[in-house]
Amino acid sequence: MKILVSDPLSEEGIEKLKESFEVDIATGLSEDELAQKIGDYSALVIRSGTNVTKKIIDSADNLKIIGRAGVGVDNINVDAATEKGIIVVNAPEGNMISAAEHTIAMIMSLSRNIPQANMSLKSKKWERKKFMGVEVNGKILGVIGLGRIGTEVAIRAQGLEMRVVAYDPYISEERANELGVELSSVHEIMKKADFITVHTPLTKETRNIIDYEEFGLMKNGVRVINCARGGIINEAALIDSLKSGKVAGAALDVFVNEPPFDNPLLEFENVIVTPHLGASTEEAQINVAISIAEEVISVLKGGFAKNTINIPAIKPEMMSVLQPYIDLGETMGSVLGQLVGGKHRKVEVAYNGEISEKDIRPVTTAALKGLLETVLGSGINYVNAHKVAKARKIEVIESKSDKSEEYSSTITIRMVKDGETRSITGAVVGNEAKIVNIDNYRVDIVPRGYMIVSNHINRPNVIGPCCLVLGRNNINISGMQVGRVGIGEVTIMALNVDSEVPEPILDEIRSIEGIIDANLIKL
Ligand SMILES: NC(=O)C1=CN([C@@H]2O[C@H](COP(=O)(O)OP(=O)(O)OC[C@H]3O[C@@H](n4cnc5c(N)ncnc54)[C@H](O)[C@@H]3O)[C@@H](O)[C@H]2O)C=CC1
Ligand SMILES: O=C(O)C(=O)COP(=O)(O)O
Repeated sequence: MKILVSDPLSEEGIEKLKESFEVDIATGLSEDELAQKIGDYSALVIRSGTNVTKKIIDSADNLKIIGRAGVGVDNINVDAATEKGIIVVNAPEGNMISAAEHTIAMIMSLSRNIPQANMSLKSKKWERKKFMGVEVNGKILGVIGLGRIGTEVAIRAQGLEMRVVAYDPYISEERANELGVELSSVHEIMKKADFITVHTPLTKETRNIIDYEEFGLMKNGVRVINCARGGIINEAALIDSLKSGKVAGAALDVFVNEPPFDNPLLEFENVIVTPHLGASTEEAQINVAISIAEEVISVLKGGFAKNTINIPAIKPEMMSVLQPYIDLGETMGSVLGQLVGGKHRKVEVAYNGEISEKDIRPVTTAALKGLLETVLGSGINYVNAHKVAKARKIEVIESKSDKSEEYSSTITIRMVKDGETRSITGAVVGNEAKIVNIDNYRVDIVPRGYMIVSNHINRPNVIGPCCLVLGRNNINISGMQVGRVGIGEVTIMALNVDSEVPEPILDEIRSIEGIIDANLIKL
């Protein structure tokens, strides 16, 4: 397996990747060049310089993971990656301090005109009056987006004796109180703040969150900072407000188009710009490179990643608890899928007992993967299972109950097909996965290898002939379970067999009197 690094990555990360895999480095590739190359690689590592478009993803037939050595994934077509089953991971923590420090540097540069004064003196001018500044002490800083970086900015700004007012619909009052930050609406912040800084991702909701209307509400002499993403502040509206004099200054590290050589914002003397340097410190680059290298290696070696964008992330300590259930869920999904076949419209995964208290989303994903794989083949994985189900209009329901009768935890998958509900229940006993119920028949099966699952009438001379057919064909039976019901009733039989059972032999079993159906399950 080979890894392609298509943006500058710190040496520490590259060395780490090379310990496990072959690594190629090719920066500055065009979309076409990358689309041509990508088919050879299992992993792609990028920063903000590579746009991973649908065209590139369409050509990425061997790609398992896209690793973003940084935070923003707006340069990756995550939907296309998900559809193709490619995991997208980022490194959200490694550069947050650097980005926050850069924001504070921008605030200070704006308030004291440091870049302009520096240029002026270097061109042999002594313009003390022109570069009169303002203090930040006692001023109101409006923060839009109080996530990792917004929080670090708020903490540092408070150290500078600024008052922080923030808008973030996903942050609780309690958290804001802890930080000593007042929560407010965007419009209230626009009216109050002396400095406004944005720290959200670029999404449909945040694009142009600061637009003409918002600039209209701002105080005269306001200063705005964007070290998050170009497009969160409408650049045209900012230009208007700079021209009218409403905005006294802006500090921008990011732009709608980068590099922004044709951007008129570069012409304003009171606009300070840096070339997307928020994460460009030695420390941040080592942090993100090592983090992303670890994630890529883990995924390529068949493990999980911590910071997944397109599948629910699982904390490592939770992983050891969930792993046996993830394996069980996938196996059960596969067994039920092989028993029932395709064309189902509804899948319910029910969790009973202790497991119901955990974050069981990965188990449901695994169950769905196991189920869909039986019909759709190996193109299904943890990343695209839900998306594929949705595209096929299969409704997926999770339900939880803390009650479980015989086992500390059970998982039940129910499927409705042609109006009939089929089900399978499994449990983890010790470290062993077991199927304990199929279609309401109690069983005790260790699901592995090849199994024959059949329905028959509970009466003499049915099971014996079935075993004889297998014996005659030299197929060894290593386990047998029959559901307990009264004589003459329909029951289930599950046989673990040591080798594949060809279709003619299955047909022979199906033709035995009393056998209703028989399916071979391969795990
Ligand atoms: N200039 C640079 O070099 C760097 C830029 N960044 C960018 O900084 C931004 C923030 O990064 P982090 O703090 O790590 O992300 P984060 O995910 O920790 O925080 C983002 C916050 O924005 C909030 N948010 C989402 N939608 C919102 C909305 N509609 N209105 C208000 N708040 C909303 C979220 O609730 C979250 O609290 C990202 O755009 C990232 O790409 C990050 C690192 C370096
Ligand atoms: O982490 C982020 O979101 C950044 O914007 C940093 O970008 P970079 O990795 O320096 O190209």
